[in-house]
Amino acid sequence: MSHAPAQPLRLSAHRPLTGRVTVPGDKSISHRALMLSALAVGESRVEGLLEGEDVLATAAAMRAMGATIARSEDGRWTIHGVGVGGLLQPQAALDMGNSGTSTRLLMGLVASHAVIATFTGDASLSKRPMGRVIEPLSKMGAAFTASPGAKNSQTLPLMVRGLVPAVPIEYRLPVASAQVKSAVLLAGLNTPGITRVIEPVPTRDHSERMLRGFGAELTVEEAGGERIISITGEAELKPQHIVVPGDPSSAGFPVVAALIVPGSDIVVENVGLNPTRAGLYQVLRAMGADITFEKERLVGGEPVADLRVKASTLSGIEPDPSVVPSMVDEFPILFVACALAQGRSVLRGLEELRVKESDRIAVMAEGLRAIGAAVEEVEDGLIIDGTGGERLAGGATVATHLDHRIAMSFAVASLACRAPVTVDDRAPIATSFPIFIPMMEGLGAEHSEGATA
Ligand SMILES: O=C(O)C1=C[C@@H](OP(=O)(O)O)[C@@H](O)[C@H](O)C1
Ligand SMILES: C=C(OP(=O)(O)O)C(=O)O
Repeated sequence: MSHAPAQPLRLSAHRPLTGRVTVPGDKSISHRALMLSALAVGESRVEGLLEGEDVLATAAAMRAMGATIARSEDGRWTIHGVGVGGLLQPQAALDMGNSGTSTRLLMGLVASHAVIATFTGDASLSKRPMGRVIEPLSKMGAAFTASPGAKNSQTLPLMVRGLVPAVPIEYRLPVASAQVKSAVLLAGLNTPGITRVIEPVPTRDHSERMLRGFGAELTVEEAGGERIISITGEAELKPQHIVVPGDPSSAGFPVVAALIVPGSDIVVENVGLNPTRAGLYQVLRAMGADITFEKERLVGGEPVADLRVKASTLSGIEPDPSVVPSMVDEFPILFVACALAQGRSVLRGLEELRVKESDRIAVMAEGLRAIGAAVEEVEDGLIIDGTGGERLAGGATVATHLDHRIAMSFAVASLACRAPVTVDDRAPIATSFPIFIPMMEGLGAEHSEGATA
C-alpha cells in the first residue's frame, strides 16, 4: 500500500443526504469469527464477514497455519478448523498489513502452539507498540525475537516462538485494551489450567461472547468495578454459524455526515450496538443529535438496530473518560462533529489514540486546524471550539498517515466545508470500509471535479 501512488479523495455535498444504507460487518467480530472457526473441529459458516484488508490479513494467516477458508459467491464464508492445539507451522512470514488486531490476537494464538511465526506489517503497524502483548505472553512462555540490528525490540517485525504446554497466568491489564485481553485469553485456549485476565475498565467483550458461543469454558465475574475473566484451557471448540452485525465504528461516518449536512435524513441499517462499543451514539445524543434506534433486535447474540439520523444542531460536550473504551476508534469522527458544534468540547483521557494507525490526536489536530477549526492539542486529547453550525473553510489537503479513520473523518468533514478538503490518500479506507465511497455517493455526496483519480 505504501508504495502505490497516493489516490486523493475529495467529497462534497450539494444537497441533503438521504436514503438507507448498510455498513459492512464488524471488524472486531470478523477477526474473531475467523480465528475461532479456524480452531474449531469441523465446518463453521460466517455471514456478513467484513471483507476489508485487515480481516483478509487474518484469513490469510489462519490459512497459512492450516485452516481451510473459502468464500462462496453469495458472500458466505466457510472455515474448516484445525482444532485447538492444531495450528501448523506457517511456511512464510505472516503479513499483518495495517492491522493491530490481527497482530496482537494472533500472537496470542501462536504463544501456546508449537509454532514459530514471524509477524510483519506496513509502515504504520511497524511503529505500533507490541510490548503490551509481549509482556503477558512471555510470562506464559512465548519467546519474542526482533530482527538482528532492530532499533526497537517491541515493534514489528517480530518472531514469536510458542510454548507447549504454555503456563497459565493471572494478568491485570495495565492499559484498557481489548486486544491485550483477547491475546491472553486466546493464548489461554491451548494452555492447561485456568488463565485469568483482570480488567479494571471494561473493554469490548466480543472475545468473551464468542469464546463462550464456540463452547469454551469462560466465566466473567464483576467485583469492585473490575471484570475478572477466566478461561479453562485445552478447550474443544465446536463449529458455529455466525452472523456478523454491521460495524458501529464504520457507521459513525455516515451518521456524523447526516448530522452535519443541513436537511439530511438517513437510515443506517443493521448497526451493532453492543454496550461496550456504542459510546459514540450516547455522546452524540447528549450533544443534541437526532438519532433514533429503530427495530432493535439481536443478531448473532449482539444487540443491533437501524439508526435513523436527521441533521441536528449540536452542542459541545465534555464526555466522562469512562466512555472512552466504548468508542476508542470513534474519536476522530467525533472531533469533526465537535468542530461544528455550538461551544467548547473537552475530549480527554485519550492517550491510547496516540498509538493507533497514526497518532490520532496530533493528526486530527493538524488537519482540523488546516481546514479552519479552532483546536487545542493537549497530551491526552483535544479541546475544540465549535463553529455553532457554520461551515468550516476547508480547502486544505490533509495527510492520512496510512490511517483509514483519519481519511474517512476528513472526507466527512469536507461535506461541511465551504471548499472541499483533499484527503491525500484514500487507499487506507479499504482496511475497514471498502464500500465507503460508493456508500457516501449513494446518500448523495459527490466526488468533486478532478478528484476521481
Ligand atoms: O479488540 C479489538 O478488536 C480492537 C480493540 C481496540 O484496540 P485496543 O485494544 O488496542 O484499544 C480498537 O482500537 C481496535 O480497532 C479493535
Ligand atoms: C485501531 C484500529 O484497528 P487495529 O488496532 O486493528 O489496527 C481501528 O480500526 O481504528
